Amino acid sequence: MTDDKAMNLRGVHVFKGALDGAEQAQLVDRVRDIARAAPMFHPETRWGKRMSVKMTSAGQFGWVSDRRGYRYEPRHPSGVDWPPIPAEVLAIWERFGAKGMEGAPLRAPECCLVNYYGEGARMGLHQDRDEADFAQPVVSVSLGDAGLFRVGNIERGGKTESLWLESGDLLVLGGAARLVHHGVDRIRFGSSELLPDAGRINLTLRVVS
Ligand SMILES: O=C(O)CCC(=O)C(=O)O
Ligand SMILES: [Fe+2]
Repeated sequence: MTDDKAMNLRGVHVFKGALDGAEQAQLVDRVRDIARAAPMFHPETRWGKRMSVKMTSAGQFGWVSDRRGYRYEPRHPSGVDWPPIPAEVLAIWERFGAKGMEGAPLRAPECCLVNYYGEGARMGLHQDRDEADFAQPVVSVSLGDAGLFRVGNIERGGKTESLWLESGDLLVLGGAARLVHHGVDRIRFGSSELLPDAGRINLTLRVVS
């Protein structure tokens, strides 16, 4: 892990190439372990529309969405516990989480949300605001195909800026940028050879309670 290439996009800390190929491959194995214990699913929105991204989680809480709306839940929709957050993922939090803190001590992450973007999947502009403690950062890991990440403002609307996130890039939403709007417009399907069936995996680590 390296923070050699630190950049800042509207307060969002971006670490290009933070994970080398071996670290990325190891994380993909850990994601497979998570998906074996807690299978990926296409969440539905409150309005009955299926999200294009597939998801699962590790940790004490997982993020779910269905007709009742979106929220953190202590169990997978099937009723099984979410598997623990892998040690390799916790190490990333320990190393990079503090970059998004302004003084307060870094707590342990309680959720590792796993998003899988297949061909054509995207994620609309949103804020990560279902967590109780906004002093704690969100740390995001990109694996596989490149994704066009858009960053807006704390308030809705206004100008945005975009950046291609590639496999091994890390991002920290913290401090003044913790509640910035962000989303993924599209992925360059097949641009990476990390995943045998292509697509993009994104991990986000969050303190929930
Ligand atoms: O896939 C990404 O890079 C961002 C994911 C995201 O914003 C989220 O899961 O809340
Ligand atoms: Fe988000």
